[in-house]
Amino acid sequence: MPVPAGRRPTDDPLDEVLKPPPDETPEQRLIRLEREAEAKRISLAIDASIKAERQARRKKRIVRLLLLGQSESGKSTTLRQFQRLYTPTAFREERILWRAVIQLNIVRSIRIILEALDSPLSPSSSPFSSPRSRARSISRPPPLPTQHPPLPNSDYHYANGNASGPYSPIDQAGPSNYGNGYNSDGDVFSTSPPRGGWHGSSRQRHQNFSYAQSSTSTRRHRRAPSGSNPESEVDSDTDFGYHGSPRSVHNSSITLAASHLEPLKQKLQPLKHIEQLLIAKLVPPTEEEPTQLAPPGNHSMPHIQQSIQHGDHSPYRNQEIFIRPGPGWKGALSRARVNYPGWNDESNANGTWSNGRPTSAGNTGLETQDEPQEVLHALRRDMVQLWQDPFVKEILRRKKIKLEEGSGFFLDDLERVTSMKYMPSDDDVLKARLKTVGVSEYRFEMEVSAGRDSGTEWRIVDVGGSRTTWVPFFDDVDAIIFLAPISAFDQVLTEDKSVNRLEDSVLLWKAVCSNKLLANVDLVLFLNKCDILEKKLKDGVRLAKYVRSYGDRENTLDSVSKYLRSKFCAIHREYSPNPRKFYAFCTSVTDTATTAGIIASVRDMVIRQHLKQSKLL
Ligand SMILES: Nc1nc2c(ncn2[C@@H]2O[C@H](COP(=O)(O)OP(=O)(O)OP(=O)(O)O)[C@@H](O)[C@H]2O)c(=O)[nH]1
Ligand SMILES: [Mg+2]
Repeated sequence: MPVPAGRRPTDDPLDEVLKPPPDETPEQRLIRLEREAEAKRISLAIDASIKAERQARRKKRIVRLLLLGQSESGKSTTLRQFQRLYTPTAFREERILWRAVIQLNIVRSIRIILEALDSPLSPSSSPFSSPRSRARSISRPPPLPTQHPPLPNSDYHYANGNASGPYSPIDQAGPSNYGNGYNSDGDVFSTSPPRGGWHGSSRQRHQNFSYAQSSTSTRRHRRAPSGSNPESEVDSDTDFGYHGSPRSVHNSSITLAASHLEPLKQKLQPLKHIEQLLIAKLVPPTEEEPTQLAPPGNHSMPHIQQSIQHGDHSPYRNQEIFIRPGPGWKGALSRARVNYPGWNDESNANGTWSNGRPTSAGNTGLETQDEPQEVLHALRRDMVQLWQDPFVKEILRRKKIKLEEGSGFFLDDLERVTSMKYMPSDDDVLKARLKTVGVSEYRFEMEVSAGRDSGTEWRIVDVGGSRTTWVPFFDDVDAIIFLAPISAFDQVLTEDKSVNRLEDSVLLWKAVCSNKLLANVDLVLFLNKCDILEKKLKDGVRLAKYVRSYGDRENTLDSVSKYLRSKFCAIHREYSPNPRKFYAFCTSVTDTATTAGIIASVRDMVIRQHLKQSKLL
């Protein structure tokens, strides 16, 4: 291109435009020079800020961690441990908010006892009932075929007492069945160790049975009992009186024996109101949920959000309060007190319900300081008396209700936790039970200096329940902590009582390991609830009774955890699309001392993995 006359080729084309006017006065020149200097200063400042931002971004590390595992496996508890360790100020500030959750946990425990007393010989009513007891409680199914498909080679079997050979739920399910969630037709699982065996595909179950219908449509891997009618089984291990004619005899004698508890039961009646009060406190009034249920006798209560949990017909036991993770419920809780008086406008005659939500008793229009705590405090001796009553213990034993092994158990600490000055300790917060639904991401920067990790932003995703269908959305996480509560080898899922908890964990683990989208994500396995496992084994519950391949190995924590670890490790090796490291820990995530060390190891591992990935990018 020709260069205009009088202009050198290297000249800036803007020079012509920006050059000062030929008739510029000295004043104008001064102003122009000042403007130019100011513009240059601003431009340099912008450049510096962009540079600093870039440097900060490069310097700042954001690590993402996903928590997976079946419901009640300990995901939220693990998250709370992270918070306790790395954002202790925030964790401590929130402790008071957990008091309401603990109050609700106490009330629920008492209610479970009262319900057990009201239906003393119904074995199916316990959320902690064993698979076997459940098997017998269901209505008579028609007989199913007793042939299993041939087993692939595996030595990991669930004992099922079936003469046709052990059944291996692990090897029945190939990775293709479990890529992104579950195949609802997966003919995969034996459920438990009832003698007579558990046979038939879930498809067959669908065709033949209506009694074990799951509340979760995607629930998979169920097996129905076959052969003889489970209800007619005689169980030498228990003295349940519910099969055969002795039922009525047992019932009447037990009812008689229970009569001494009647005054106590009456005294504890106010807890029903307290329960609803607490639910109203914990659930934001704006929360709308398709699963919400009105409590018995109060169908006008639209906002209480409860989930169908236990699959039996008890109106209360069917429900476990759940909360969306994140700050929502905490905000609702801290606002609750000021909100309550306004709700009194539409109180009913008793003054205990307003706008479909309960208010303080007495219709005073003023919320007491903490009414639930006051009532619990006043009733503490009665609750202790109920919990320690030998007859109650016996009923719970017969019904295999092990409250102390369940979630949110505080009955051994009643005197302390019902004190009017009670402030939940760290341990209490970790022990409290509040079910989460949905998926939520918690972000925090470590408050506490963690050496080179200071300044790292952590984003921990807590997936409520066992939903692996969400997993594809998290293929960019640095690591997954998978929690398998191995103490639950003799328990069933609360949401589907035909599924053994250990089997469920094994299948979830397999699904996660085999997921191609997660092929490059490091997996960390927490074999959790080892404290409960140890107690259970010491109490004489034998793993071999439920996991046949365990054979006659020692029934100790060390041996059992090593064995299960090796099985989970084998699945990881076999099903991972690419070879990757296997990290496994035996954990009791409610134990702060041991978990602190484990979490520090996980943190280092995750940071290493993060750096590795960053370099690859
Ligand atoms: N004793 C004991 N209790 C535990 C352990 N881990 C978790 N828990 C308790 O088990 C209950 C359930 O734990 P959560 O952390 O709420 O379980 P989750 O996996 O988040 O469950 P969902 O929210 O339903 O998905 C809580 O009451 C915990 O205190 C453990 O290692 N030992
Ligand atoms: Mg949770």
